[in-house]
Amino acid sequence: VRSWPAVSEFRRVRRMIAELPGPPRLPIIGNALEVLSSPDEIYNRVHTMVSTYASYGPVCRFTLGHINILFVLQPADVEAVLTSPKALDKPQPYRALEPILGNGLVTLGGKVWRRHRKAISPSLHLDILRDFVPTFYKRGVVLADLLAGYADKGEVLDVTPLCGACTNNTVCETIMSSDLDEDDPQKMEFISATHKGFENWFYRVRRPWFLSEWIYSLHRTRYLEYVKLRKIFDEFVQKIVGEKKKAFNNNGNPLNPPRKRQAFLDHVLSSEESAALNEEELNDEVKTIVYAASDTSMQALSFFIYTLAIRQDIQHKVRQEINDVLGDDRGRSLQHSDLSNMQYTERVIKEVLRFFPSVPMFGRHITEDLTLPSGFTIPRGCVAGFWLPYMHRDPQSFPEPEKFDPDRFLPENIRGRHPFAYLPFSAGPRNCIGQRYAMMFLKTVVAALVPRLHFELPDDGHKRFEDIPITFNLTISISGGAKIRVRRCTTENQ
Ligand code: HEM
Repeated sequence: VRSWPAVSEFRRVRRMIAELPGPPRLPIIGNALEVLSSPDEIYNRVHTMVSTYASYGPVCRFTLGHINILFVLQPADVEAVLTSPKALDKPQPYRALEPILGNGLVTLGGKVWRRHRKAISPSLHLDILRDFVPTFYKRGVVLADLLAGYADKGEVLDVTPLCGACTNNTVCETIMSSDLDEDDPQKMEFISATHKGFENWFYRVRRPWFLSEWIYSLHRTRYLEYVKLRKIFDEFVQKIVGEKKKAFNNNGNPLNPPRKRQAFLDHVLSSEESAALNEEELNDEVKTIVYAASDTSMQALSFFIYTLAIRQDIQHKVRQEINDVLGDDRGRSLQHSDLSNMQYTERVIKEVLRFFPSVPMFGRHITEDLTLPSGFTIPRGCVAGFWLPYMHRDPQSFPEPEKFDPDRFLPENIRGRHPFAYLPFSAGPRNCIGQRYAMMFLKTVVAALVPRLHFELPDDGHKRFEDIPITFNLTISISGGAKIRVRRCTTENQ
């Protein structure tokens, strides 16, 4: 008798979504077999599926076990979902991230999410971020020096791990203000754990039966890796936050001796808003921010560099703009005020994120029936899904979508485009809280790299964007690595 409401709810949803286009589903597992393939194949599979069924209507269905994911494809519908109070929560698969990330902004819902967001937002304010620019630039120069070493050897290299070291070290410094040595073993272990954490989670999501902790614990290798990653994260973050808190309590100041520049964590500890978070919540937020910032920015940076290697004309224009910004003193550090003069570079970053959004898919749990402008009602209990590679190639919003054209983001070309057609950082109240951080980081690191180095494709590189094979593990990367050649810039070859 007790299961009756669940059965009737199940039938109700079934009825409401019966007419939606989508792949035929099997009993119990639904369409799980479609995504059981390797991460190298999933991106294309999901993209082909969404593109195929999108031609039948504005919403299409995909069923993962008992979870109905309804892909919302039209910008007006997307806006209706992402701005609705009925769609503020995250769907069940996100919960499998909690043991690693803790209960932070990415996974929380309802009132607790709102309280956390209010407590954290001021510490990523522009006034704080501005102070990060010298660190971004310093880290960009370290990356440029490392790449110059490859230029001297004339070797082909996969630029992604080096971008990863750059972003992770930057995040440790600006978010946690960790003063640990570059080669501190615990820090190195922590840094390498971020990407593995996403991989491990995505493996579970594609096999919905592993979303149960108990069933997952039966998978010896994956579960042991998961337990290990969890431990690495917990211990490292507890150590850093604990030390900071101790110093803060001893001095009434997060740092001893006080330093001019504050990291995110210093600011959180000294802000009034953060009193709303207890110690565990604060640890969880630090883990979440570090996680959310690292892999996403690393992939964006490596796709950007790969793009420049494909498009020498664009690389030349970016270099020209940065050299103009730096003026005669090419050796000087970039200032925050320089960033507003890097408009072309910013447009190139935006176009890279249109083609290669670091997080191509995300979702919302729908808590009440939600009627979309197109007329369809998403039943409560379903997941509204967003697949950016489809939306970002919709010719209605982006004419000639396969053409790489940074000028799509000129103000006169943005006018008239629906504001929810382009969503690399999502939108609405649960948008990416680090969007400004990410854009400032990318622009600054690019400004350190491009005047010093030339990027080229190796002979067997992917010369067309549509030929780049994508691996999808929550974030996307180039399958087989972002392989490029590097040359030092000289006055002759500028
Ligand atoms: C190129 C870099 C980045 C991209 C493409 C990106 C993209 C996204 C996207 C699409 C979401 C929405 C996910 C969802 O709804 O499930 C998101 C959320 C989030 N991002 Fe980012 N992100 C980037 C960098 C960052 C950085 C640098 C930080 C922190 C400094 C950050 C922190 C977060 C957090 C905390 C959330 C959850 C916000 C909430 O739900 O309240 N991200 N990001």
